[in-house]
Amino acid sequence: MRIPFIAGNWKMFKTKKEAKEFAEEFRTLYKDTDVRTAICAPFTQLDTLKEAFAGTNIGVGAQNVHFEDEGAFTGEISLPMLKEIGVDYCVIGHSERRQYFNETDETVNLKLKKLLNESDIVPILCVGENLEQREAGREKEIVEGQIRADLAGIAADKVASMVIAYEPIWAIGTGKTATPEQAGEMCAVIRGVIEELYDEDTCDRVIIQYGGSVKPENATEIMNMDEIDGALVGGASLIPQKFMDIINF
Ligand SMILES: O=C[C@H](O)COP(=O)(O)O
Repeated sequence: MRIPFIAGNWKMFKTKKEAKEFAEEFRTLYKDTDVRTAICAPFTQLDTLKEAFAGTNIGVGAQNVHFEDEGAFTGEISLPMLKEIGVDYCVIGHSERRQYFNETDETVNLKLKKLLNESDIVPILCVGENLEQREAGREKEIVEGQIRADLAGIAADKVASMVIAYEPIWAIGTGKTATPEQAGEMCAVIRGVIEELYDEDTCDRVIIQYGGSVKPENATEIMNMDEIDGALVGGASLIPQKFMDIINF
């Protein structure tokens, strides 16, 4: 039985002061639920959120990690640095990193291996097609290819502990949500590839989220799809009440 998991991805939003204000308000709204939840924040806000959410079930996630422990990698953050803060999750391979920062399936694969082999930090692996690929009817081929390449050489028990987020690029921050059927169909495709690459047990255990313009108004119909276990929420996770309404879908 998979527990629903709703995570916020703040991207490059919120200063420390704004993160504290969010956390104070969110803590007053948050009631323990059967839904797992987390906020993936900019690096400089991770310790603030860890402190603010101490004693609650609200997880804290980073949005990237380097695959080396240390070195001359200006601007990067390593796994030991994240472990020191005690983060619970880490987004890997978000389409914005693939698009603007040259993230490739190869580096995504190295980062996943780093997290899974050397920490308890749960990766949230993002995959998804762009508009051109969707219009050409290539979405399944693109997403299947990403899953195969990103998970290459990763063992079944590790995959079973991960989260995969299907995020069609054309639905991110555009207000254009994939229909629940489109989202459910692609999450089923991902589960199918996992079953083919691994086994039924791994496929039953892996959590698959949908991300792309999720908001309180559409959360219920998205979460009601059988193959969708949760959501990765960008814009709507910046506002405590909206994020809480999504968690209470
Ligand atoms: O990681 C989150 C996604 O990119 C979705 O962002 P959005 O909810 O603002 O469309």
